[in-house]
Amino acid sequence: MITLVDSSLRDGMHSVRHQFSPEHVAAVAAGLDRAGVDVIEVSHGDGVGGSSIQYGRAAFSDAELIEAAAGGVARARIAALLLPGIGTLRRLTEAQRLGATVARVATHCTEADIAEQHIAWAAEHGMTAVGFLMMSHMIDASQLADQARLMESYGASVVYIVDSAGALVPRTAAERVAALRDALLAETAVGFHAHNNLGCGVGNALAAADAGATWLDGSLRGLGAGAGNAQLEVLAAALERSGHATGAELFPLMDVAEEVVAPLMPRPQIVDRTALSLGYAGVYSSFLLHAERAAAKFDVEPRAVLMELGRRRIVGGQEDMIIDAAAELADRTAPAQTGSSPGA
Ligand SMILES: CC[C@H](O)CC(=O)C(=O)O
Ligand SMILES: [Mn+2]
Repeated sequence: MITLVDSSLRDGMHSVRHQFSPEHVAAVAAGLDRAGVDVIEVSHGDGVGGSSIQYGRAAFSDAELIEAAAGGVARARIAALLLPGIGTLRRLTEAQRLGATVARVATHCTEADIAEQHIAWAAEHGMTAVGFLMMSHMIDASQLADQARLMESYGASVVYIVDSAGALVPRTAAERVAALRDALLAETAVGFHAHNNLGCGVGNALAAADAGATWLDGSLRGLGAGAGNAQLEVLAAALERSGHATGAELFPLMDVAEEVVAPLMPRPQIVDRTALSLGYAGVYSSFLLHAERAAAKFDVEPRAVLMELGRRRIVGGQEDMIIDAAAELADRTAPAQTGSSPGA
């Protein structure tokens, strides 16, 4: 049985510049709950405590949003994402008090060790502790399995492969899931979080399920960073057709996607050339809007900025380097100043 996790109200926050209101959250959460989705993730796009100049200011606090989601559901569990260093235990305590029962603790894929305190706290305080290994395309399957084992040793009962850049394809996604499945205890679940930058979001999630992942993320209408996540209603239908049961009911899921989420979207989640460049270059999906802004400011191509970020292997938390890369590209492409006038 697959545990379906909706990220529209967290990853989707990147796409709406963290502007969802408690009313939006309550309406989406209620629709997901009616459709039988197991877990609903809510917070700033960069997790609790993410609202800042660096990551983007949210219109409402995480507390207001989590409370609204918890008030809108009868059976779904509410999840809060936390990145150690951005979110703190105080934020996690608050999220739990307001109704979150699942803690998703996210680190860069090579830095599981910074999650120990938060995963252990969540597990000890009765939350479902989930480890979230971001930018998982950057290391190979066996290195990823080592990092996953660390998270498990801290108390995580689920460990995720997070394809933050949407850079994996079905084969590389499945290899990573299989490695974690082999390395972890039978009672530890493996999760997969897809981005659709290479057009493989749903396909990767299906491949992950075939390889043994039982927690799968998606977003209604794909609402999420970059080209978006695996489109949840499509994923639910495709999982059912490929023989993986979910507790979700397809038509109510389609309805909340179409009637509640679609009208809230500033633009459709398509694989345009900028989003495709994220996947191709292996760049964090949430860098999309930052890179577009920096490119406009320095009059360079967003694609060129993203390719440069990929070359520099920039990771989450280094958003300031996006401006740096755009400025440097502008310098490189500016006509050389010779000091002499043409024809002199
Ligand atoms: C910074 C949080 C990030 O958006 C988490 C996530 O969804 C991902 O890495 O894909
Ligand atoms: Mn994501």
